[in-house]
Amino acid sequence: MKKAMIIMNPSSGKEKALEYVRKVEDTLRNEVGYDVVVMETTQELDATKFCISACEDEFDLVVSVGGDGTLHETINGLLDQKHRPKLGVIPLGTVNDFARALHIPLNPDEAIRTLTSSKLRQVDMARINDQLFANVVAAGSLADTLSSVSSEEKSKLGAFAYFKEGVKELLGGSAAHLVIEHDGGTWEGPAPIFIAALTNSVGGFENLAPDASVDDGLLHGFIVHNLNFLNTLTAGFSLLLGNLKDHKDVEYFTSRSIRVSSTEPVKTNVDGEPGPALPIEMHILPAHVQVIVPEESAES
Ligand SMILES: Nc1ncnc2c1ncn2[C@@H]1O[C@H](COP(=O)(O)OP(=O)(O)OP(=O)(O)O)[C@@H](O)[C@H]1O
Repeated sequence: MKKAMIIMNPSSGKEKALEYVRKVEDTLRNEVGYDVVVMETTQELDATKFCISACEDEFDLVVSVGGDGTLHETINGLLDQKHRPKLGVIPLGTVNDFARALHIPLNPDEAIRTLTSSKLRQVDMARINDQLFANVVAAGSLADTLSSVSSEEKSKLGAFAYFKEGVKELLGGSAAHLVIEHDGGTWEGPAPIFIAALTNSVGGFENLAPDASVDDGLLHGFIVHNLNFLNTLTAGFSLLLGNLKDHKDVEYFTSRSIRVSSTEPVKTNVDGEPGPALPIEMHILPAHVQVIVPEESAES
C-alpha cells in the first residue's frame, strides 16, 4: 500500500489545524487509498525531522499542513535525500507564497480536494549554504526588518505588513555594501535589499517577480539600490504593478548560482524566517520536488 505522512503544525491556521488534518487524513485514506501517518510538530525543526524519516522510510507522499514556516521546515527534510516523496500543501498560514505560486487554493477545504488530483508539477528548489528554500531569500538591512513582522500584523494587513515595515526601514536610509556574484557578472555597491526569488509570489505580492515560474530552473535576482523617500514610493508602485525589475533603481538578473557577501555584518531572511548571515551561496536545484497541484491549474 502507498504510504503518506501528514506533517502538521497545530499552532498554525488560528488553531483550526486539528480540524483540517482529520479531513486530510480521510481524503488520503478513503479517496486516494493511502496508508496514513499523522505527525504533529511541537517545536521548531520537528517538520524537518519528520520529513527526513519519511524519505528514509520511502514514503510516497508528504503533506505539509501549516504556514510557509512549516512548509520551509518540511522541504528542508528533502536535502540530500535519494528518495524524495511527492509533496502536498495545505496552506494555513497568513501569506502562503508557495501555494499562491502553484495555484493551490488558499481555502483549506479546497486545497484538501486538490490532494485527489493526479496532476503533478516538477518544482525547483534552491540551496542556500546548508539549507533549502522554496520561495525567496532577502539580504540586507531590510531583510532583518522583514523577519520582525509579527504574525498579528501579517494576519491584519497581509502583504502590506511587509510593505509598511519596508518603507519605514528605507526611510531610515541604511544600506550595506553588498558584493553580488552571479552567472552574468558581479555587482557591487550599497543596497538596502537584495532579493532572490524562485517563484512569482514574494511576501504575498504575486507581482514581485512575474517572470519567475516554479520550474524555469532560474533564480531571479533584484538588487534595490539608492532608495530615498520619493523613489521608495515609486518602487512600491512598481512592485504592485509587477514591473519592479524595470524601475531605475533596481538591477534585475537571472542566474543558476548567486553569491552575496559584504564586509559588514548583514542578515538574511529565508522563506520568511531569519536566515544565515552573509556570506551566502545559492544554487538552483531544478525539478527537485513533485508537487500535487489542481487538475485545472495553469502552468505559469
Ligand atoms: N506546536 C507548535 N507550537 C508553536 N510553534 C510551532 C509548533 N510547531 C512548529 N512551530 C513553529 O511555528 C513556526 C511558524 O509556523 P507556520 O509558518 O506553519 O504558521 P503560521 O505562523 O500560522 O504561518 P505564517 O508564518 O504564514 O504566519 C514554524 O517555523 C515552526 O518552527
